[in-house]
Amino acid sequence: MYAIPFLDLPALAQIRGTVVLPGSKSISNRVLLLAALCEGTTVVHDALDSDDTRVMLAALQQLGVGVQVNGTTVAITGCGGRFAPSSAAPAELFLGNAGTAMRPLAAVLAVLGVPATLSGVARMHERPIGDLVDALRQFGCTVDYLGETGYPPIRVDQITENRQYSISVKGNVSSQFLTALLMALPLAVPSPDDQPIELRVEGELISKPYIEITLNLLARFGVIVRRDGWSRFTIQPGSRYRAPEHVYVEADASSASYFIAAGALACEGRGEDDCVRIKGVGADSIQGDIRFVDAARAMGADIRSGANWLEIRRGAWPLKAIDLDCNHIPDAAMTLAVMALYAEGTTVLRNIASWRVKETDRLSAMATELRKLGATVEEGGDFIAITPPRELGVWRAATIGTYDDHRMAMCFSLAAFNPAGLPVRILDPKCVAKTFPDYFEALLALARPRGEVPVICIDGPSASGKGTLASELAKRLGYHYLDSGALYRVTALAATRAGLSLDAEHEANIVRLIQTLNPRFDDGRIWLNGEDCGTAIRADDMGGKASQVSALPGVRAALLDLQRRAARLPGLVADGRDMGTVIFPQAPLKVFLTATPETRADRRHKQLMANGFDAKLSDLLADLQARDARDTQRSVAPLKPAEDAKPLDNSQLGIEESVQQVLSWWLALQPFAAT
Ligand SMILES: Nc1ncnc2c1ncn2[C@@H]1O[C@H](COP(=O)(O)OP(=O)(O)O)[C@@H](O)[C@H]1O
Ligand SMILES: Nc1ccn([C@@H]2O[C@H](COP(=O)(O)OP(=O)(O)O)[C@@H](O)[C@H]2O)c(=O)n1
Repeated sequence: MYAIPFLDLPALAQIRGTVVLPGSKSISNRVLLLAALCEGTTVVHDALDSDDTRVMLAALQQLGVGVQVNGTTVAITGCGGRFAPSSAAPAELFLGNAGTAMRPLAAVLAVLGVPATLSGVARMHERPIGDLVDALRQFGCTVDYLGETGYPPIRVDQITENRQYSISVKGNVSSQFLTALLMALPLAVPSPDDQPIELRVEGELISKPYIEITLNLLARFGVIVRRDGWSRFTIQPGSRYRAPEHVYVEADASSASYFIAAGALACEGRGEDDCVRIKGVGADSIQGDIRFVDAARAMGADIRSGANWLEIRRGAWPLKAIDLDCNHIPDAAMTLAVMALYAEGTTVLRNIASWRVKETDRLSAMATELRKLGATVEEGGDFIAITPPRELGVWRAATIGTYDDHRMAMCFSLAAFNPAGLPVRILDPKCVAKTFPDYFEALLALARPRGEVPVICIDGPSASGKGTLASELAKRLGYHYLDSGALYRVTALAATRAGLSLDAEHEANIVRLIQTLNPRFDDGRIWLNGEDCGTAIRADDMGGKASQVSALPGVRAALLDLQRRAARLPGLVADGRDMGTVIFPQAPLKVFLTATPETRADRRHKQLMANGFDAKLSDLLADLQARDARDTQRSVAPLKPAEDAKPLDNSQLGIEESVQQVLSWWLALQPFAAT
């Protein structure tokens, strides 16, 4: 996950490969709650691990439900409808911005009469819940508003006897209200002698496919609800949730929409593998958003499907504009809005008023951000009409606001395929954690850049602070980090262990040895054939040895490819001696970092002592000067600034000041308008 203020996506050209999507949010949260309402244990497989499922699990634990998480497998030991919070005081449940937790939990607790308060983030307190509360009150539930009437936070309390068995609920704001009632009311009629409960839907029911998911899952847990059209539902007496032991969560069909769209935009080529393959969701899905496939086909996508897989290629190009009632796919319809940027003509998406009460006002957010890219957008009460930028020159490199809305962030990543070859800046990319924490990683693993992957080079002498600066820059920009010195250190370590002296006589043997090495870098650790060798390569004699092997031309050639392959999306920060001169001569920013030898020796001394190595300052200074001399005088790739490198002497600068300096140079090179 990119927990950084913004992520710059370079212009993308192509996409192909296989993606395994995380579990569906709607199914995960419904299943977790239903399992909690059963007697006994249900093992939920392939559950989504995201912000919204975490708040659900935390709430269930607070209510005394057994929860055991092991990756994407969650074992829930239910309470059979008798929650047992750990304290006698009303449970205080914080539900973030998860509508799929707030609405059903409110209904279940109210119907069971469990005293509790339910709150969330500020946006959750702007999302309506009044229609659900009105329906619950008809059933004798006690629900009070703690803030504004009609919105969370709310308090539920013991149920009264004053209940009706025919309840009406409005269907035109959010289908989650009906879902919540359908999940909660069976708890009130466990005996065959109870009365049936009739639920009447007033007005047109929106997002019907989500109700189908609910009914489908209720049946999986042993409760059959009678449905008469979409306006009347009957909860039968004798309803009891029964643990199905194992439940498999389908991959998220809404998340699939971004990869379907990407395939339709940028998966060319006719080879069998020239496609985007999605595993875990397909034609047999119970999720309404699978109907996005039809809409994408109508726009021109070439899609094949099986029971639980999809394969997408570019079909018609440019895409075809559509005019579509999107009531049945409210979430995935957002993806169509961004596909519209690549269509000929104006695309109109209708019947999407529910966008206004989601994570943000999605209608207005979508219009605002599409316009930043150069599109012409008309925004109505319940529709949006999008006309793409009329020519290449109208496209803009935009800074996209994401409104703490995962779908805004995921949708607008698709703008990186723009024909103008412009990068896209996504603000607050971590908002995707709501449903797909590794979304950008998954997309970037399959996508190819239109040009070169952006690279920042930091070269300079030993202990000038290259590694510190480069790794910090990488962290702030969400880029990969290449510590090229570590490769020479690993080579020196392996050659020394193999008993090879580090000179020209043994060059061929060292080169052969390199072919067998398989160094792996992850999370700041360095693995060599399964051994964590991070400490061994930092021993104080290893710098000098690395410097010796690095002077051998064969060694440098053998390590070239490995270094170039480190340039992966979304970008790379590389530190070393010849990053700017030899390895990445095309890099848009090269920094030559220096500090006085005394400053550097002093820094290295402190660093070694802090890491438990014993070292004498005067020896270090001498070693460092010897290394400077060897590194600058060797015949291949000597240490010297690239012609276009920016010099930075950080003798008098702290780490943060150095980072800020280079960041400001980098940001000044980007084309983003200050929007
Ligand atoms: N600008 C700076 N000011 C003070 N100390 C620094 C600065 N940059 C790096 N250091 C410290 O100097 C030491 C050497 O830095 P390092 O990044 O390992 O250098 P290099 O990769 O150039 O050999 C580290 O302990 C680091 O914390
Ligand atoms: N791109 C690079 C990186 C390191 N090296 C060599 O490898 C040695 C160790 O590199 P390093 O970056 O880990 O060294 P320090 O600067 O941290 O001391 C350097 O002294 C260089 O001789 C190189 O030749 N080319």
